[in-house]
Amino acid sequence: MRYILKAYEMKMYDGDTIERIGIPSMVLMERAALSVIESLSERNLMPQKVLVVAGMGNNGGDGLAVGRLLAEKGAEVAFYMAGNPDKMTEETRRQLFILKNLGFSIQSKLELAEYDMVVDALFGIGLSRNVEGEYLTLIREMNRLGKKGAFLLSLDIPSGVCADTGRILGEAVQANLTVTFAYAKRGHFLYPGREYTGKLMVKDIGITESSFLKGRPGAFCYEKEDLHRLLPKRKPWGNKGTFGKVLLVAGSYDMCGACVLCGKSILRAGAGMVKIITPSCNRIILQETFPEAMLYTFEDKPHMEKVKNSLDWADVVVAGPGIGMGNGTKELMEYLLKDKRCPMVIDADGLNLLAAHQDLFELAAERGEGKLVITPHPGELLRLMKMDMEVYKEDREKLIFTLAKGLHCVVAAKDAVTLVAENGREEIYMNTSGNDGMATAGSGDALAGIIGGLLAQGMDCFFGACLGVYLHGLAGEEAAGKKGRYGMTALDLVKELPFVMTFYGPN
Ligand SMILES: NC(=O)C1=CN([C@@H]2O[C@H](COP(=O)(O)OP(=O)(O)OC[C@H]3O[C@@H](n4cnc5c(N)ncnc54)[C@H](O)[C@@H]3O)[C@@H](O)[C@H]2O)[C@@H](O)CC1
Ligand SMILES: [K+]
Repeated sequence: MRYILKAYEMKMYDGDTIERIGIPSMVLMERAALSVIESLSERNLMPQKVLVVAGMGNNGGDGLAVGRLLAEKGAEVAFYMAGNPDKMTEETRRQLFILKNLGFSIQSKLELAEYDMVVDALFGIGLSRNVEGEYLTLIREMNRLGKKGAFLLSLDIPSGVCADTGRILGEAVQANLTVTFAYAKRGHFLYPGREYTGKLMVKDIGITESSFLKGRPGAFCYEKEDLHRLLPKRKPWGNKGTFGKVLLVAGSYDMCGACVLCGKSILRAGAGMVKIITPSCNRIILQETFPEAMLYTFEDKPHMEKVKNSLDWADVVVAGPGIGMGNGTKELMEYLLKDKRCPMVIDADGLNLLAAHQDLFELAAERGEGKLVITPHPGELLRLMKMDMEVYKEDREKLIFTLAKGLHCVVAAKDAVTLVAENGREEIYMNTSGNDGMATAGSGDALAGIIGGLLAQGMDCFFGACLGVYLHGLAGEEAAGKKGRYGMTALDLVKELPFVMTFYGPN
């Protein structure tokens, strides 16, 4: 698990390390610069001819120190500084003083020579508004040098990327490598900033969790090493009931695939049994393609007595994929929601029904804490919130927390970076696994199934949803590795899930 910080959090922990713990800021800066040299040597990157473009803030100070250390290693280093020297920070002024004492000079005009590396130290996490004027020209110039073959190394964050949102404030450096200090920042992972970050390396510089006294970071992500401890432990003595029984309400007359993809994901995530409630037209195909599943199929509308029996049997309910909006689905959802005994995952048309019927929305909200996970994509999220895309773009996170509060639930909000929030919990999970190959039909059905399968094995709603999202992304990465991002399908992803869980997991 690692934290993903906003700029103010990083500044708070930075400040605490300097003021309360007592590590001087120049020590942190030197460690930051040394960590950059270490990162370069880890990647066998030792440039000969380097240009450092530094701003007046501490990011610029980092850049001057990195340039000095590269020169120590034999590189020919040119320095250029932009901005008003009156605004130079104390640490950067000190770095400049050191450089001058060592006989380096700062170019008064940017020399357009050939460089094999450009160190982007114009702005770090202190960028607070759109870049204009000379800054804009410099960012363009760095990108031009990059296109001509120079390696673009950004310190902390590519200049122009907003550290909190990943937005591009005017224009940004298109880095090959970003070395960031202490903790990753949100802008490294959120699009479009993620595309500008290139390869990300996070380096320790002496700022630790002991500086979290005034508040913990608001976001975290998982890493592969975490899977050992995160995956539900298998019980050697267990039987199929031990690993959980999932009732899947999915599919309709024109939609059978949702039953297959979601149902298979439930079992591949480790649940013991799955039973599917679906119209009888899906019966034969399910028996042929998914013999592991038990079925309750109905002709016109389901008999609630049969639904009740299935509900009594289940440990978890997954409802919604491909059910459509008509033909008794509202009554079915109402019946399922009223039975508050076990946790429920609602996806797809299940969410559209909640959005279309206020009474269903209220019933869902009445289930109470720890009893509901919803997995909306942006369209479903906005329908549930009765908002438009502009609001989503403006503050997606706020929207997700508002929805989690309104439904007293866990929201796994799907997008290129899926976020998971829970009512009453301040921190948000920010997913870092996956790729654009997963933007394919049925991928969402697979996610709902994976989460359902994890809940069936006893995981709690929030952590089950976070883990499900992470595993779904990892399985997507494996599928893309084998089939490529163009042609991989949701079923390819589902097939990779057991490998991901076994390879990185505890067994
Ligand atoms: N001791 C420390 O405080 C450490 C800081 N570190 C570095 O310090 C950086 C943060 O330093 P700062 O807070 O000085 O911030 P930056 O170095 O990111 O620069 C911010 C400066 O740019 C100005 N500015 C913001 N947006 C602008 C715009 N669009 N156009 C023109 N000027 C603009 C601000 O007013 C401020 O003067 C980190 O990213 C990291 O690289 C590291 O050295 C680690 C230790
Ligand atoms: K930078």
